[in-house]
Amino acid sequence: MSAQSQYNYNAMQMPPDGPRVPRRTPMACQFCRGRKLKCDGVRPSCANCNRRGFPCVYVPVKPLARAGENWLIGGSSCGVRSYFIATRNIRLHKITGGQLAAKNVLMIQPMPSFVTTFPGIIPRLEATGMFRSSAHQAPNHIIMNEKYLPGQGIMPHQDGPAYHPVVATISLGSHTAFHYYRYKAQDANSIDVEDGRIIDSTPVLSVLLEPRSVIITTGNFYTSYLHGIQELTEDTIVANDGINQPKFEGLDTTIANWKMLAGSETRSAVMTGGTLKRGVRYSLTCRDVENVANIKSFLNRG
Ligand SMILES: O=C(O)CCC(=O)C(=O)O
Ligand SMILES: [Fe+2]
Repeated sequence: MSAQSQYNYNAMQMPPDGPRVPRRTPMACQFCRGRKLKCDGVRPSCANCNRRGFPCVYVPVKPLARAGENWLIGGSSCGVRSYFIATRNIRLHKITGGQLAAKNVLMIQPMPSFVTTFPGIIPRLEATGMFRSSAHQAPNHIIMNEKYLPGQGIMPHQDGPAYHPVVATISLGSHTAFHYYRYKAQDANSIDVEDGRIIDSTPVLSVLLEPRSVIITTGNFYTSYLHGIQELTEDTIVANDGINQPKFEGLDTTIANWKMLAGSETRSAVMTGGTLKRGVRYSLTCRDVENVANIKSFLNRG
């Protein structure tokens, strides 16, 4: 089996704004579209990709609109920023769903309205179908990473067993370069040690995350691999030259989603090369915690 065929990777952009319209025919994945195959639309992997061991990628039509992004990070009285000011938190903050207690039980708390109402983060994620197999069919826990300044990143890590192995990461404010890594035997290229294990510094998969997009990580990519963001102020892209597909400078991994990019700047960078300066980025990490309790029933258990 090739290395690629072991991966179960899904990336997609946000479904369009507005009310959900029931779909009569399932959306076809990228592979089936390319080969003009009949796609059964099953998430996280359709039968055609599953049989071939290919990563199955669905790309719903439109990214989150700018109005939704502004509502979330633009300092409105109801948005994420006001929540941060209220809670005086600077960088990493669990914005909703409550705290994880012993044995990975989530002490559930109501979600703030900016994730349940406009711009509809929760309904949008439900509509992707990626949470269908999770306990609550939707995320019940969201972490806001507020915020990444240019030059900041996050070390390769795994999200761990507390959550159902599906995580949706929404990018707001700026693009970034997101990489998946694997553990390997120790040698000169090792970049880190975690629990005695060595992380290979060459990513197995690299993705250019655009603002207002979501990437959904599942399967082996959740359970076996690590993900991280390098500490860079800009990302230089070596263009697609008709033979080699676009790559981040210094890395030998194709930008896996280069054909799916929506923004003119990012598309031009992958086609002709260029440098994308990172701005201030916020991210929402949305997951489903299987075991939940509310504080009242927890105390009554006594
Ligand atoms: O900010 C991101 O895109 C990644 C955040 C992340 O990996 C996490 O919160 O576990
Ligand atoms: Fe993570």
